[in-house]
Amino acid sequence: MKKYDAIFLGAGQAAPFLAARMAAMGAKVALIERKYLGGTCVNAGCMPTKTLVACAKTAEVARRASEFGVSSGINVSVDMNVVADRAEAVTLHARGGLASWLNSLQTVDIVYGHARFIGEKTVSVDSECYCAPQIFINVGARPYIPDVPGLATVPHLTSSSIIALRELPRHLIVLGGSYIGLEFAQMYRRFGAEVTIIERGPRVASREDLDISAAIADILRQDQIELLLQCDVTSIGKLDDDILVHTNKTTIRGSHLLVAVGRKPNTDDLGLERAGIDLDRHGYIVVNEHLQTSVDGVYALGDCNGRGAFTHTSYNDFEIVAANLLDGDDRKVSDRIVGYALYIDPPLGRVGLSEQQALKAGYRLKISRRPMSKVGRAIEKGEVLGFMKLIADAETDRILGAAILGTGGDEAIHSILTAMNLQAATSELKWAVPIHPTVSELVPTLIGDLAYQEYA
Ligand SMILES: Cc1cc2nc3c(=O)[nH]c(=O)nc-3n(C[C@H](O)[C@H](O)[C@H](O)COP(=O)(O)OP(=O)(O)OC[C@H]3O[C@@H](n4cnc5c(N)ncnc54)[C@H](O)[C@@H]3O)c2cc1C
Ligand SMILES: NC(=O)c1ccc[n+]([C@@H]2O[C@H](COP(=O)([O-])OP(=O)(O)OC[C@H]3O[C@@H](n4cnc5c(N)ncnc54)[C@H](O)[C@@H]3O)[C@@H](O)[C@H]2O)c1
Repeated sequence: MKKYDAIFLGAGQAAPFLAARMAAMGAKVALIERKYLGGTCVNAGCMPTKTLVACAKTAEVARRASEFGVSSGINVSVDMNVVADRAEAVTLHARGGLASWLNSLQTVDIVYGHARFIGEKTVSVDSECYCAPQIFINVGARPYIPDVPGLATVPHLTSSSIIALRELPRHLIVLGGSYIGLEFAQMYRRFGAEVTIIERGPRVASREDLDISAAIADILRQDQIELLLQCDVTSIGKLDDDILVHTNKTTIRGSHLLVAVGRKPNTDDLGLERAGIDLDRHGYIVVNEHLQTSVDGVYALGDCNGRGAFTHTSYNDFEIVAANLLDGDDRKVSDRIVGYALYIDPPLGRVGLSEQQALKAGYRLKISRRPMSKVGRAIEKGEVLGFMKLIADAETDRILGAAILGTGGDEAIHSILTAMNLQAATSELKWAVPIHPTVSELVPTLIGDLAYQEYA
């Protein structure tokens, strides 16, 4: 039995940073990782996918070059080997940096292997046992594969395996029209594949407001991506080398299939029952406001606790636990204002409540909208799709949430995110003098345009 002050299960976006903080304070810690340091973000998520999105954007810019008076040759073609190499290089660079930093820390032992609880404060990896008074679970999530008849018998891609694809699909069928499905769908369309999205629900990006979902659908259709909504997959089969997806409406024939219908927490093979750690009905580890599990001294951080599904929420989980355990602070997960981006082009930047969520929470709303076709910067760049939307509490005039679906939306949303964190009143914000020409410069205009929203 190896004894430590703290053990970390999984080296995602929270554990390495907390392990390093504790080690810097003299603690002896074990960081157990079954695959790659850095977890999903570095190896199969944000970093490689945003590298691929950059390749796809470059192809699009090249195709549109003549609109800007630039001649770029005749036909745009994409070398998928170079594309995959780029994504791999970005991942290897980030993983290598993390590995050399962690290896340089004196009291951090990195253990490679699958960890399982064998007792309340004891885990095993292969034949070795490790115990500590404090255990931090940061095991993340993996692609969920639905139980569709025939799916197991055909070759299919997930968000992890598609990153390394070195061929251009003739026709990519994407199952699921949410964050993962939409980013890959547009990217592959721009690489040159024919793309069909099959979504079970009535709209794409269904967590967003109706107007945002509709505008996203328009953007995708503009790229000639076929959207099949309210489409239930009944079975999947093969015809020669092709894949056939049979639905309640039609049958789609494609060369490749990407399954992007959600993610599943990596909690089913952790021996949590042996430690008495509670799970909810979706398999997420139940945590309180301080990210403590049902067992004293055991914490769950990142995607596996169901309180966030982003790299920055996982990292913020580290910040919350570190502040409370090491700095004598009292930080709660419910205090954070969540922002995120959907990296289609143009991107969607989001923060706080959507209109639907704000209404459900009982607020009276003031809303303002502005199409990107009325944003100077967007016009100058020739990227006028999308719109901006601001939602405020009609009683207090404080901002409840915002969406910027448009060029630079992933960056411009931060001015609103910062204002919300400062709890600034809209009356103060409208006096800010923004830089021209930017997308952000329209934020004071949006504030000035806030108007009561009446609902029938
Ligand atoms: C395609 C894709 C694109 C994404 N894009 C974005 C984006 O642009 N922005 C964003 O914010 N988020 C994005 N995300 C989400 C983001 O990647 C995750 O929210 C984030 O990585 C979660 O981090 P985590 O710390 O919870 O766990 P993870 O990063 O998933 O790490 C968990 C680690 O635990 C290890 N592990 C699991 N079980 C065990 C075990 N029993 N023993 C030992 N080790 C174990 C795993 O191997 C893994 O390394 C994307 C996700 C995907 C799939
Ligand atoms: N830009 C980002 O920050 C980013 C990018 C990618 C992923 N992520 C994270 O990854 C998580 C998972 O994303 P996701 O897109 O896989 O899942 P999701 O849970 O957001 O959406 C799954 C979609 O698949 C549909 N669906 C489910 N079963 C289906 C079926 N049988 N046939 C057709 N459609 C079906 C659902 O209706 C839904 O629209 C997100 O919650 C997000 O936090 C973030």
